[in-house]
Amino acid sequence: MTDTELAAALAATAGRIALEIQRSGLLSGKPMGDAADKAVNQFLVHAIRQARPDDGLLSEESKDTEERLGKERVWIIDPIDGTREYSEARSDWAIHVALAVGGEPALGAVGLPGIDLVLRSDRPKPLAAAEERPRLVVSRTRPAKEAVEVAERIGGELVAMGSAGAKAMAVVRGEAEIYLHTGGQHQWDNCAPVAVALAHGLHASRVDGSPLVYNEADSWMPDLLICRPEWAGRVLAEVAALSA
Ligand SMILES: Nc1ncnc2c1ncn2[C@@H]1O[C@H](COP(=O)(O)O)[C@@H](OP(=O)(O)O)[C@H]1O
Ligand SMILES: [Mg+2]
Repeated sequence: MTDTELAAALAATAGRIALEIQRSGLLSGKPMGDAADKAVNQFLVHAIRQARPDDGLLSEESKDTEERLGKERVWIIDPIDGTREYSEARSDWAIHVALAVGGEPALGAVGLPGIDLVLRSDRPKPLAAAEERPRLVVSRTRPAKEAVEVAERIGGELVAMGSAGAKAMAVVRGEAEIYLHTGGQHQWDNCAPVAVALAHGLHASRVDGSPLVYNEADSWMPDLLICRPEWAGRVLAEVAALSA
């Protein structure tokens, strides 16, 4: 099994576990989100440790250690991204399984169990035609101020959605053109989405245009831009103009 086949199989199985919990009717709200975060994390961590015992691991739901910092290959996972939306039984949540190699988002899979999809970096599909008026996906609960301002400056339309993975995959799937996030996230929120987005020919960078670097000691990732390549220059320039 290749690394990407493993990532996709993990995301698919993790998605079924999360859906089974969601559909059981035995839990709801925050307790359901907590239970699924932990159950899915246990599955992913044990499966990765068994399949790739020499690799490092960084998970939102496991205590971080320095072990991963000495590793070239590190799995970066978010068992449930968009836990709030999962807890509300919405479909905009995701499972993230990525492999960073030498700090680069080398490969990954993003599961969208709510719509029965797993997107992966080894099977890119051609991008759909972009809308002329750009659609910017932003957080449902905390839309980034810069994204709202850039949308106004470029005449774009805001589309509110939960989960970094669901938003990035909306761009991959042709439902939006731009995902701009400032105000911070963690590496697990975007490593797999970025690996899948890059494989589909999208632009992905920090908002100053520099590359996204993973497996840093601090899991914090201050900002990111994932978008259609034709929008990258304009959006980066608008963000720079905002802070000038
Ligand atoms: N300012 C911030 N600080 C920390 N995490 C943030 C953040 N903004 C977004 N995130 C994380 O990014 C993911 C997507 O957020 P959103 O849906 O608001 O766009 C969520 O992950 P989790 O659901 O895994 O916690 C959320 O916690
Ligand atoms: Mg997350």
